[in-house]
Amino acid sequence: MTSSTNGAFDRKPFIAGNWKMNMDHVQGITLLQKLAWTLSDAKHDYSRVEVAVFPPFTDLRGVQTLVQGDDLDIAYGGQDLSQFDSGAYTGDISGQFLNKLGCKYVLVGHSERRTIHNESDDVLNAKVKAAFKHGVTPVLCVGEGLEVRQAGTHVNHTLEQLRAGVAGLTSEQAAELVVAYEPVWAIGTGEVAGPEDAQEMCAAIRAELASLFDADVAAKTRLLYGGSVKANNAAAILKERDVDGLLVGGASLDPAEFANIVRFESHLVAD
Ligand SMILES: O=C(CO)COP(=O)(O)O
Repeated sequence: MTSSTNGAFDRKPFIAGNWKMNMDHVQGITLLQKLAWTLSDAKHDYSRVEVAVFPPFTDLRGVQTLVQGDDLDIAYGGQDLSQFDSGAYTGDISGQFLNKLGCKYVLVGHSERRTIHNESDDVLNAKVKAAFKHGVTPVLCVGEGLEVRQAGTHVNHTLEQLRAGVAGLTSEQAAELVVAYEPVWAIGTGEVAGPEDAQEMCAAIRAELASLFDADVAAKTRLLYGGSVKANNAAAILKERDVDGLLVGGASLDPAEFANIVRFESHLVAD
């Protein structure tokens, strides 16, 4: 066992909550406090399963203060960053600002950014590089919409997004990167890709990383699944070999439900 595993998993499982545009900074503190209390009551072992939240930008300072003040072992990050360092980019947030706020991670290319904000693969590649430049680990989101899934070209489609997103990265960066597979048709719809769908794509992503970089890199990169994850389906998805964690939307707004997802190991049923 190495420090990057928990013994049962090839990579340390990573459970992340994407709050999206929910929770103002006061609500956000309450949510995080409740989550921390629930996990502490359940004696959650953070060395086995890493926990992170992605609040709105306006919550981050309060989250930082709480995490530092209460010495919480919960990581946090931004939901987006600019590809630029600073300057005349009204409304944008630099990776440097996120780093200064103690963000360990940042989401890049969430499907809601790709569709609502028309973020292109080139822009997202620049954002991935900007995150690394500023010492923040990007969580690159990829995944297909319903039409692509129905046409059966979902693997190619998603791997194209992956290749574009990781272009020009060093092997070290690729090993540190987190990739989240989020089929758009399963986000906020109650439709969950089955564990075998999540595994199919995560295995394809890992194989692609092995061919773009090498097998050692691919063995280190953590791959998450996201899309209508709840406490009652988390364990089954995480049993899949190439799925290392979950990116949770709606269910991360309920501290009890999210804590149960974090504690998925207690729901694992032996084969
Ligand atoms: O988009 C997601 C996480 O980033 C998934 O959202 P839901 O869990 O609400 O489907």
